[in-house]
Amino acid sequence: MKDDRNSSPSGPLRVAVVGSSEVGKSALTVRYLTKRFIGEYRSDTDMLYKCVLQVDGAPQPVEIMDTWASCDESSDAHLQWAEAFIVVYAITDKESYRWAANTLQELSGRRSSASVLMLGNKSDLGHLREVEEVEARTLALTHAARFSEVSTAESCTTVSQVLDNFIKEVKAQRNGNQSGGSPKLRKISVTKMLGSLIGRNSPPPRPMTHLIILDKEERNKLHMPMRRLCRPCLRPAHSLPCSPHTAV
Ligand SMILES: Nc1nc2c(ncn2[C@@H]2O[C@H](COP(=O)(O)OP(=O)(O)OP(=O)(O)O)[C@@H](O)[C@H]2O)c(=O)[nH]1
Repeated sequence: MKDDRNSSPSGPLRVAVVGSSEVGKSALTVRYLTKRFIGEYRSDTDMLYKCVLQVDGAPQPVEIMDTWASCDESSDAHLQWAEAFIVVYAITDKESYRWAANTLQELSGRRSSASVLMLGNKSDLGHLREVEEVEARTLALTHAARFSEVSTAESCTTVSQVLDNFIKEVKAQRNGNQSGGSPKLRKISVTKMLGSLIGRNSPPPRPMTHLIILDKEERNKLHMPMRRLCRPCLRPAHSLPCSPHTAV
């Protein structure tokens, strides 16, 4: 049954990005929020991104948690925290598809009214494909989940469109309005520009309102440790020598 404690119309939409290791969860999340593709993104804990989106003509706070795949399935904390889930697998990795299938099953049983989007990532690697699109699409349909294949590496536009539409649907579902047909989502309010901190040859960054890496309160709720990040490159400060960047 759905936990409605985070579903207040005025509260942030909480979206968890889940999936097994190396499927591209971090790359996808950062691509969506900044338009950048970060090829090597080491992570060993969850990260929470807070931003404000323009949804149906109104600013909507959204929290996206890029989860860390540390075990064979999504944790209870993730399942309870979010009201919507993006379940990612890599089309080149059958094991990751099984992980995603198990998670869909779990969500159907325990969070049956949550919005779910199943994403087959790395579609640019078609020659290494291990998961057929029709099989995954059928599975998603069985669980009343949305489905898309994407290449986070190669198509920023597709990633943006698919996630924008999903978040729009999540909001509509929260408001009990499934009709859709509203104006396209747009990010608003630039108070932090990640791009200028990442690289001078990169394209302009996508605006974000806040980037917060699991504040203490959220961490406590999830019973997970805090970790330090290097603000410019968004990598764990303890795993890479980020000097002269400043760890936050
Ligand atoms: N070819 C290709 N590689 C991708 C794509 N998306 C991500 N990758 C690569 O896949 C690897 C894993 O990406 P991550 O974003 O770190 O994956 P993750 O799911 O967050 O991994 P964990 O932190 O272990 O849970 C990296 O080497 C990325 O460059 C894609 O669309 N195409």
